[in-house]
Amino acid sequence: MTFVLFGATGDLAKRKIFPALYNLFLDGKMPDSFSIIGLGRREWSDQKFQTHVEESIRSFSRRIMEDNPKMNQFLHAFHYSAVDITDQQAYTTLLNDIQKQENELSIPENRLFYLSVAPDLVDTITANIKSSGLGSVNGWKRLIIEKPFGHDLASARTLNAKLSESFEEKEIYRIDHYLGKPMVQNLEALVSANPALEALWNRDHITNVQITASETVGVEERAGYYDRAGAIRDMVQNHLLQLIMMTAMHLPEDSDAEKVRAEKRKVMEYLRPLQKEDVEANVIRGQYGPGEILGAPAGGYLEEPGIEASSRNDTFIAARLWVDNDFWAGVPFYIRTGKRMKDKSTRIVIEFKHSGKVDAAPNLLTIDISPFEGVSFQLNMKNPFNNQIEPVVIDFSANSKDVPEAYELLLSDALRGNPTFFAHWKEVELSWEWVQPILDVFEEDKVPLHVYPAGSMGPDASQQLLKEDGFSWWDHVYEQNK
Ligand SMILES: NC(=O)C1=CN([C@@H]2O[C@H](COP(=O)(O)OP(=O)(O)OC[C@H]3O[C@@H](n4cnc5c(N)ncnc54)[C@H](OP(=O)(O)O)[C@@H]3O)[C@@H](O)[C@H]2O)C=CC1
Ligand SMILES: O=C1O[C@H](COP(=O)(O)O)[C@@H](O)[C@H](O)[C@H]1O
Repeated sequence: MTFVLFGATGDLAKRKIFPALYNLFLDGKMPDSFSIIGLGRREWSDQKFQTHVEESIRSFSRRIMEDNPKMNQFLHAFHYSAVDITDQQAYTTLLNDIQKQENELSIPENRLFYLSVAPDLVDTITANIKSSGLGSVNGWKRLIIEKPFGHDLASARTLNAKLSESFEEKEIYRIDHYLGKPMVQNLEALVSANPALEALWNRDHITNVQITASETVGVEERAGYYDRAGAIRDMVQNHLLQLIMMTAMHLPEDSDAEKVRAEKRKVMEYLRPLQKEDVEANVIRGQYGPGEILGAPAGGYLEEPGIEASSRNDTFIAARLWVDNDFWAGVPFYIRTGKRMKDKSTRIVIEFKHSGKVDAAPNLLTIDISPFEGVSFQLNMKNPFNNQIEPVVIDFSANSKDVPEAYELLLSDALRGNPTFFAHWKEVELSWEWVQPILDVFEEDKVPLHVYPAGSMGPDASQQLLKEDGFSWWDHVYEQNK
């Protein structure tokens, strides 16, 4: 297999892709014979590239084997070509180089193209892959494409149409790294392998679902991108809607990749569309102001380098969604995400219905996705000392140190041709369809932009959203259990 990495000198390659490939190699999950061709404009030699890859592994890999022959064997598979990837001619040279290597090293003609480049280069690259013959193979070809997949519904459709001219849907692997997180991949098993949970996984027993992805970081060095994207495009359109799909789907027995993706699609098809006039009542947008994070002062969004002083961009979103199918009708799904919040945590909380027989706290199932991984369940027990019914928590926490990283799991799947945890075009399109009215309303600046202090859990309006339905975010439970 030849792995052609567009954007090999970039940040994502350094922090995620090389360490992931290295860990797959250590686990014997790379193909028997493989070659990795890195592309960028920088005038690097193979030697310089291999040194860069080694440095990236030493800085970012979750583990290092102090076994130099093994490291050298791995690095030996890396080659570099300095090219302008918008230059059609360069692809002919690239094809010759790849074919030569495939012949010399008896590498089967399977090619994986990983586009770790800015989105505006994607259609040019795929068209060049096709016209140069690089995509004409005896074995298989696959394309891994990074987010963002479009800037809105129309641009996502245009991009997909372009991709379809060079790759079939089954060859396109759209990365959403949340789908690579082990606990997200575990969600389906958690329900289907536990009949007790499976029996409760519906509107008769669940009163609401709360999904939070909070971050303490601000925009960091990505002002140019983030100020145009906002939390709605950066997190909601992809990661949070994927978490809703993964939580709400009900899988038939003997599920395969296509069935999983079909069930996810169904969830999106049942997601109640938002009309523009409903946005204000169901979506809270916020922007962080100055505050304090972990005891240190933190500036507001408008003071961040590269952000316009008048920016109305959203750094926080909370929303109420409804999946109007037989399983979930009447159960609100609340989502919430933001930068510069109190802590870094991605978590799903399932709140079960009260029996009403005794005065007790609701049962809560909590799925911690990152940075901690685990599942906990809140039950009620009688305290023998005072005879009061009190909540207790049964907690299973995974030892995350040895757990593979999202990119590792996803790359392994792509190498094996398993698209289960990659977003199908229909999921992406339906996600943009749901989000588009929100983008329109934000563009028209028709809803309030709530300023929240850095280091908080977002604007009060987000609490209010749940209060309207008689609920509240379950943050305090986790404070107590820390
Ligand atoms: N970084 C991250 O954490 C994440 C990134 N992504 C996505 O991944 C993609 C890559 O991001 P990132 O690595 O951060 O971006 P960088 O800006 O760090 O890297 C861009 C890469 O593209 C190459 N490149 C740009 N133009 C050309 C050209 N004309 N010819 C050849 N090579 C070119 C650059 O090479 P050179 O400089 O040598 O020309 C460089 O290797 C983006 O789509 C981003 O949205 C998604 C999630 C997280
Ligand atoms: O895709 C993105 O995700 C990260 C958050 O990912 P996580 O794995 O750390 O939860 C976010 O910071 C970034 O803005 C966004 O582009």
